[in-house]
Amino acid sequence: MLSVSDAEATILQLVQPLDSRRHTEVTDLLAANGRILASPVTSHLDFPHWDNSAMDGYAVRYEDVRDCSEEKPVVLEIIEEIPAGVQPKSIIQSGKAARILTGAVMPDGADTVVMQERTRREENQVFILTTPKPKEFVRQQASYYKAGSQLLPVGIVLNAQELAVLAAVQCTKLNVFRRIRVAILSTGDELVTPETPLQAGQIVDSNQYTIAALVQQTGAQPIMLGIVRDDPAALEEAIARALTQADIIISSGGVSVGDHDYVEQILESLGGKIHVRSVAMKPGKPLTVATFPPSSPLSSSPLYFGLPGNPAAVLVTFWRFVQPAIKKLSGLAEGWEPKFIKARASQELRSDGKRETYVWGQMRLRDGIYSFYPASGVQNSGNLINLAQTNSLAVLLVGQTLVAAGEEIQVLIQ
Ligand SMILES: Nc1nc2c(c(=O)[nH]1)N[C@H]1C(S)=C(S)[C@@H](COP(=O)(O)OP(=O)(O)OC[C@H]3O[C@@H](n4cnc5c(N)ncnc54)[C@H](O)[C@@H]3O)O[C@H]1N2
Ligand code: MOO
Ligand SMILES: [Mg+2]
Repeated sequence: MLSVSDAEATILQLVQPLDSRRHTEVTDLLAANGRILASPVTSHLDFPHWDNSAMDGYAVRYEDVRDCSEEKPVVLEIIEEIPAGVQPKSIIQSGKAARILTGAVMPDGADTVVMQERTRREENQVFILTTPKPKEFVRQQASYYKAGSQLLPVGIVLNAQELAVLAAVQCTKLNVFRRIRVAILSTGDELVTPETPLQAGQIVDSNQYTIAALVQQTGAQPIMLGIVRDDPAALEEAIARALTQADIIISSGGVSVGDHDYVEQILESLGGKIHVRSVAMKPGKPLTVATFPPSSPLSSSPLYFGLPGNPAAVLVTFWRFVQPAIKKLSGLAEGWEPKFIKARASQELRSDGKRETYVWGQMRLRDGIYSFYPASGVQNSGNLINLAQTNSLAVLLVGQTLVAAGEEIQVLIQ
């Protein structure tokens, strides 16, 4: 039985990120939202493109207005009005000024903007009432970004902030990593689909939906293969097919020690190499992880996660191991590791201390302090009811049997 940290290290070492030269596709700007950039972006544009005014006021020569006040205003002749979007026509000589609006291009000869609240206008004259700072309220060309330097690196997620930059530099076609394909299958004779009336002894295959949603939330593409009976031949056929159509295959159920737990033996009969057979964690102990030789020279070798059937075990093992693996595989340059933050236990937490124990519940922020509230009801890995509205997992380490209320704990967040 591997420790959680050894299992995590083993799994993440198995993951080879997508190749930014081969596994990419081109998308439009908005379609790129949430995708991972596969080529670095630079621009031939300076930002700002030219010196422009940060205020509604007057463009002047600093030399003219370096010593003025309400009592001793400097009077300048207004020779041009420059709204935003217009190319200035005049050159500001000494004793002259231009009326300028926010965002408008600075006229040649001017180097400073006096905001209008610090002036008085009389027809075509402007009275400057306070001495400005040199170059005040001028947004200098290239002061934000110099044309040709790197703008966005490979391996970042493109969110609204990045799309703003990409739109501004007129980068309308983006090279992004293709989405990871994740095949999902559930094993068990007791399983039926949500639409099927339940007979005695049957339950709904809820894991299929949990995993598909988690895969989508992780930015990958779920391929839902449905339910496979507890029949070795059927399972072998389903897994063999899944191996040819996905980067990652996730099954749930059939990985423990029961008479109908066939997953492990089938993975081996299909040429899989088992790297993880069980982990000293609760829930999630029978987690099974295997790799397979590439199904063709072009495809990378698929990674197989055999999650335990218990619904809470599915959530915990996905959050703890599968999500970081998908993120690393997807081309993210960094930030694919699981995120733990310190929090206070809102009430006491207990464990038998034998396995690293994950308590599901809610992380809440109160007065700047994170507190963890365990889900009410039974913390049994077969209980999916109280998984609803959870957003985090508190961790009790091996040997840690009690966490007192108020004590600091590590909490895994999404
Ligand atoms: N004698 C022992 N029994 C068990 C052990 C053990 O070490 N010794 N391990 C226990 C632990 S820990 C876990 S976790 C479970 C996991 O076993 P499996 O991966 O083989 O899961 P199944 O037996 O197929 O199902 C377990 C449980 O979950 C329900 N299930 C299965 N698939 C789904 C699904 N798609 N959606 C919803 N619920 C599902 C299934 O009905 C069972 O109730 O083994 C323990 N046993
Ligand atoms: O590993 Mo399990 O503790 O029942 O999910
Ligand atoms: Mg079983």
